[in-house]
Amino acid sequence: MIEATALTKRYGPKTAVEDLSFTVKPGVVTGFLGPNGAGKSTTMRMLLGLDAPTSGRAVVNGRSYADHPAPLHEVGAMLEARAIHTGRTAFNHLLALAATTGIPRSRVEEVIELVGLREVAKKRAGGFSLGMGQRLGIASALLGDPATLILDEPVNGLDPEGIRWIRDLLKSLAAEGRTVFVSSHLMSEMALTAEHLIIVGRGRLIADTSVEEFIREASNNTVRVRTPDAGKLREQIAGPDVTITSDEAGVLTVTGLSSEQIGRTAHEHGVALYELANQQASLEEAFMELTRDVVEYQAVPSASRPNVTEGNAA
Ligand SMILES: Nc1ncnc2c1ncn2[C@@H]1O[C@H](COP(=O)(O)OP(=O)(O)OP(=O)(O)O)[C@@H](O)[C@H]1O
Repeated sequence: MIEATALTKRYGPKTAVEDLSFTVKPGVVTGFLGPNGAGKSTTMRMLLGLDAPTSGRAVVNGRSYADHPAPLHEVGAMLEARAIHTGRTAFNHLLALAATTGIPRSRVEEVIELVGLREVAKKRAGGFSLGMGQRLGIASALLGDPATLILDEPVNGLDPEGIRWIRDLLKSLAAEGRTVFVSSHLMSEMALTAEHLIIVGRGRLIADTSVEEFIREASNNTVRVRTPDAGKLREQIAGPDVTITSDEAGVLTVTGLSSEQIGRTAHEHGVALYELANQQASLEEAFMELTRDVVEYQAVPSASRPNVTEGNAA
C-alpha cells in the first residue's frame, strides 16, 4: 500500500507536485498517468525517499522509505532503466546489488530467468538494447521479492512484444497480492495494463478512478442516429440538456441522452431507425481532453474563462 498525503514539491519558484493525495492498493495494477512534466517522476522519487517533499507525506506500507529496515525487500523500483554499470554483465550487476542486502545468488538466477535475460546474462549490459535494459531494470526491482513495485515508464521505447511482456508481468505480480504502481503518459497502454488510474496534470490530481469508470465516462453518451425521419425525431428528443447536431442528411449526433432513451422515444412516435450507435471517444482523446482542461484552467485567469458545464462539451 502506497499513501501520498498532501504531497508538495517545489524547486525554487517551480511547483512540480502540489497537494497530491492518493492511495495505491495491493492486488491490482495502478497506472500513474499524466502528460510530460506532470510531476510523475518527482512523485515517485519522493515515494522512494530520493527527494524530500517540501510538505506532505509519502509512505509505503505505513512507513517512509528510509524508515524501512530492509527497503529492497519492501519496495522494488525502476526509475531510470539506463542507470546501470555498463561495464558489468547483467548477472554481475544483479549479483553486486544482491550482495549489498544479503540476497542469495540463487535469487539472482531466478530473476534473470523471470525477466527472460538468461541468454544474455553474461554479456556486458552496456551493449544492451533499450528493451533488454528495461528487463534488467525490472530484474533489479524484483530482486528483493518486494511487496510493492514502483516503475517509471517501464514500457518506454519497447517493441510490441516487450510491451506485452511487461503488461503480463505487472498483472501477474499484482495478482500475487503486490502493490504495483506504474507511470506512463500513454492512456491506451494503461487501459490495457492497469485496473485503477491516478491521473495528474501540472502536479495536481485530476482523477482517481477505475479504468472501467474512465472508459464509461469517455463514451459519455454521444449517440449516432440514422433515420429517414430526422426532423421529427429531433423535435421529440430536444430538451435543455440535449445537444443535437447533424453533418449528414438523415443522421443526428446526440449528446445528453442514452441510446435506450432515444430508441424508446423513436418507438413511441413511430419513427423508424436505421442505425442507433453509442460513439466512444478514443481513450487517448478522452485523456487529452481531461488534461487539456487542466492546462486551460492554469493558463486562463478565472474572470475571462467561459462558463463551461462539465460533460456538455460538443
Ligand atoms: N530538479 C528539478 N529542478 C527544477 N525543476 C524540476 C526538477 N525536477 C523536475 N522539475 C520540474 O518539475 C516538473 C515535473 O517534472 P517530472 O519529471 O516529475 O514530470 P513527469 O510527469 O515525470 O514528466 P516526464 O514524463 O516528462 O518525466 C517539470 O516541469 C520539471 O521540469
